[in-house]
Amino acid sequence: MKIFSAAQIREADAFTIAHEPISSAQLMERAAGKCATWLEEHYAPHYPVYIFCGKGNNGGDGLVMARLLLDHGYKVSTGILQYGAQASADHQLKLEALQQQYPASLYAIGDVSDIPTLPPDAIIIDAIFGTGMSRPIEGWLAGVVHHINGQRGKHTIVAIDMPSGLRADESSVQQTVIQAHHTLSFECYKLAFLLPENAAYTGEVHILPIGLHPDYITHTPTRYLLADPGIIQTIYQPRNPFAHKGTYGHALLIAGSYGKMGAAVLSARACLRAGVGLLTCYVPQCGYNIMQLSEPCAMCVTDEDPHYSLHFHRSINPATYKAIGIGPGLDTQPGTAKALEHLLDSYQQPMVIDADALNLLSVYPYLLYKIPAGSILTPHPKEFERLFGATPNEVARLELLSQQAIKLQVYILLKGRYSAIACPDGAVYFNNTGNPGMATGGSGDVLTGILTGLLAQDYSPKAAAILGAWLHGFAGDLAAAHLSQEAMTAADIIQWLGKAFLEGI
Ligand SMILES: NC(=O)C1=CN([C@@H]2O[C@H](COP(=O)(O)OP(=O)(O)OC[C@H]3O[C@@H](n4cnc5c(N)ncnc54)[C@H](O)[C@@H]3O)[C@@H](O)[C@H]2O)[C@H](O)CC1
Ligand SMILES: [K+]
Repeated sequence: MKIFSAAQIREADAFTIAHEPISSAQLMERAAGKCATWLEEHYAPHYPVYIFCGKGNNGGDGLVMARLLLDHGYKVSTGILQYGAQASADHQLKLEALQQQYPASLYAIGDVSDIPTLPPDAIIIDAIFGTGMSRPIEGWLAGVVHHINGQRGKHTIVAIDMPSGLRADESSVQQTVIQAHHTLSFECYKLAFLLPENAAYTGEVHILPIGLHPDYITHTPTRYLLADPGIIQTIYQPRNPFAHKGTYGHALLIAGSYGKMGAAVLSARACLRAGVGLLTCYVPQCGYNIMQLSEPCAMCVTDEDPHYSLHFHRSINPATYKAIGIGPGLDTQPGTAKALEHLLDSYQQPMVIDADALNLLSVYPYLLYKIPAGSILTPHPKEFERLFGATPNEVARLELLSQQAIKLQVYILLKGRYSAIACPDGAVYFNNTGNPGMATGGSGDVLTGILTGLLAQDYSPKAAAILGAWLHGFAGDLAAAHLSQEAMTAADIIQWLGKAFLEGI
């Protein structure tokens, strides 16, 4: 699914009006109708509805919702914010329709004091500003937003298209923004919805299709995309009936150290369950028995050192391996850094770099320039900051993420609620599978194993990164559905990987 900017959404709107064809007033009727239906499906008519309308088309949506809900027996009170701007043509049209049919529903808001006290169970609809927000909300309008936010504990707040005050494509940090419980948005995700810093504003996001013209959607390129099931299905390669274990590659995982062998075991198991043909694990001597006993499907090579992997560059032949994953539980010994440098000098194929291997890169940043093109780096936000520096907000962080992926010609998978996969060509894919139950030790090690396993099977790095992140999250969702977000562990993500392949693709 493409993620359009606010400007592109306006273009899509205009294109649909010209080519469907449909009038803008009818398109508004359709969009607001979807919101009214959503509301009716979730709240019975005894809930009183308080709609707050701006003077643009977002306010127009609110006016149409008011009329439709009144038609269906809801009690609706519709306040129009009188902030001086001229009402848009469609707003004016919808205002006249409401005035004619339900004049008693309407009242004007010129200040916070005009807002009535809301009865218990009231539902607040925020139709003040949508994608047309052109400047920060200030003055008494900001007072209205603060007043509505002050009702959050007592009443449900539903934002139409965007929580008012939120910018679709820019950071809204320290701005005045509605804090909705639900956001009903049209046709596609906006970039702002995918940034953790906006979670308190959007609440749960529901995307309602409103039939924007498919030609516009298909032919308009976007930098940001959401990895939806359609994309996943085109990436997935069914297995060849004549396959043997050589067909699906030989992977090498360099992971684990004294006290952190669990990370290596989790990675290895995930790599195997992702479908790799053969797996060798490189571990320090203390890890030999642990690995052999925990995962009999994997082969095991040990370092000379009892506790750390310091010499992997010497004893492995990189040509043997179709894919290498390095980092989980590795520790950050200087000797490991040296071995990593030698490995980067001798191994030319894309590899997966995670955890302590990333921490070593942040201590020795010149190593970043030795990473084979097409490699996949999987930092969490703290690792990302250590590698590339802090940013004032998450929009700036996304920009930095993309710049670094282009500069280093690698894929950078920034982990989070919506993991962002920045590609060397400038595209950024978001992943929306997964849940807070996965915020637990070992989840990242599982992802590294999956990605390494997919790379070994000849998935391109881009395909491996997108499919791997999606499978990891989907398996996590299945685990949470059966075990709860609290009780699930990283090992359960691996247990549910099989079902994720069967049910998700
Ligand atoms: N294609 C679609 O997705 C559809 C979207 N619809 C809805 O239309 C809005 C966008 O409407 P637009 O008129 O362009 O903008 P807004 O209503 O968001 O705001 C314009 C309004 O607000 C004033 N203004 C902007 N910022 C401020 C501010 N900070 N302070 C004061 N005033 C401000 C501006 O001057 C205008 O008066 C979209 O979000 C959807 O909800 C359609 O319904 C159809 C399909
Ligand atoms: K809104």
